[in-house]
Amino acid sequence: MKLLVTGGAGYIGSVVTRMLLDAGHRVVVLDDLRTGHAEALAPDATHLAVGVHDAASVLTPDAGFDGVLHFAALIAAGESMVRPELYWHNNTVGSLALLDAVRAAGVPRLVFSSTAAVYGNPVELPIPETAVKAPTNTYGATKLAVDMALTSEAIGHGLAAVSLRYFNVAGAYLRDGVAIGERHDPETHLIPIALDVAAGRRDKLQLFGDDYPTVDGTCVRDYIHVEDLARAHLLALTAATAGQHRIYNLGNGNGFTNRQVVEVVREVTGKPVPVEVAPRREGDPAELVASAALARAELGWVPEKPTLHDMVGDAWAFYRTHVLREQP
Ligand SMILES: O=c1ccn([C@@H]2O[C@H](COP(=O)(O)OP(=O)(O)O[C@H]3O[C@H](CO)[C@H](O)[C@H](O)[C@H]3O)[C@@H](O)[C@H]2O)c(=O)[nH]1
Repeated sequence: MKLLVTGGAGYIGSVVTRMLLDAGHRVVVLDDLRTGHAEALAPDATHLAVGVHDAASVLTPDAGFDGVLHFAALIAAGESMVRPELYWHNNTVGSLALLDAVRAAGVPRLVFSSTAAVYGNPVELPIPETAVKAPTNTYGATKLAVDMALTSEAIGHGLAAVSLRYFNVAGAYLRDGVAIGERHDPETHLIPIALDVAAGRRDKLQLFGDDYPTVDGTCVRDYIHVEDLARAHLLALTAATAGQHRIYNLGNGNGFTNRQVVEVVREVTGKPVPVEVAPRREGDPAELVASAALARAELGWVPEKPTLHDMVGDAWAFYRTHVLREQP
């Protein structure tokens, strides 16, 4: 297939691009490099430094695209509470512009990066796709709006749409001399920050809240290896069906508290990771754990690296060889 990957210079989009190329697809990456990394771009993909709002300039009817994988988004849940307008404009308005371009060009299928954040504080655990959607942060709301637009697009215009609701993505892609890991500027995610502390580049990790109704008072998240997540996109592309909007949760079904994650980072790195309890971060749900039973049943998705030790181990290998080496 000829595929457009928005956000293909990002952490997840660049790994999926590699796997699509390995599977024999042709890939055009749309990434304005605002948050993406030029070095993460796959050399065998065509890169266009265009934002999603201008996707129509690339998705022309005669360009012959068979599908779009839409990763480009702002992703920091905490930031989305203090700068919500950025999230609505970029994530929702940008996606609607992309959908207009997809429709005008007659592109038959689209796979969308949705999120566990659409559920908010769950009423049932593990969370099925049918659970109540009540996002507690703006990030989740902006993604839920796009999910709803995709349902309309499938019904109204016959798009073959798939939303993949990621839980917490971790680990690194380390294959054939290619290394892609998680790095954001500024970094807001728990595991990369804990690795910074283990490496001595930060004094301590701030734990945002220890008074949640969980086993140790810190938030619970379900971690998924970036490679397992990426493989689900290839399966979704094949499963996409005209006129349907399919939605799949992707996680391992195991919840880890933030303190447990820090402990795994200590074990894997062999280094101390001092922590300090800080106030809750606005918008954080207490506990997010996936039921990915539907993805397993309908997509045939089976995680190959389900343990947090594997994920932190790969993230640490990437960190030592790439982050520390580049910025000693
Ligand atoms: O320095 C830090 C950073 C994070 N946390 C805590 O660690 C947990 C995980 O936070 P992350 O920022 O690593 O991840 P989130 O759960 O907020 O969000 C992630 O998972 C979401 C789905 O749940 C979305 O996909 C989103 O894009 C992605 O960033 C939260 O309780 C957070 O408060 C800390 O205590 N200290």
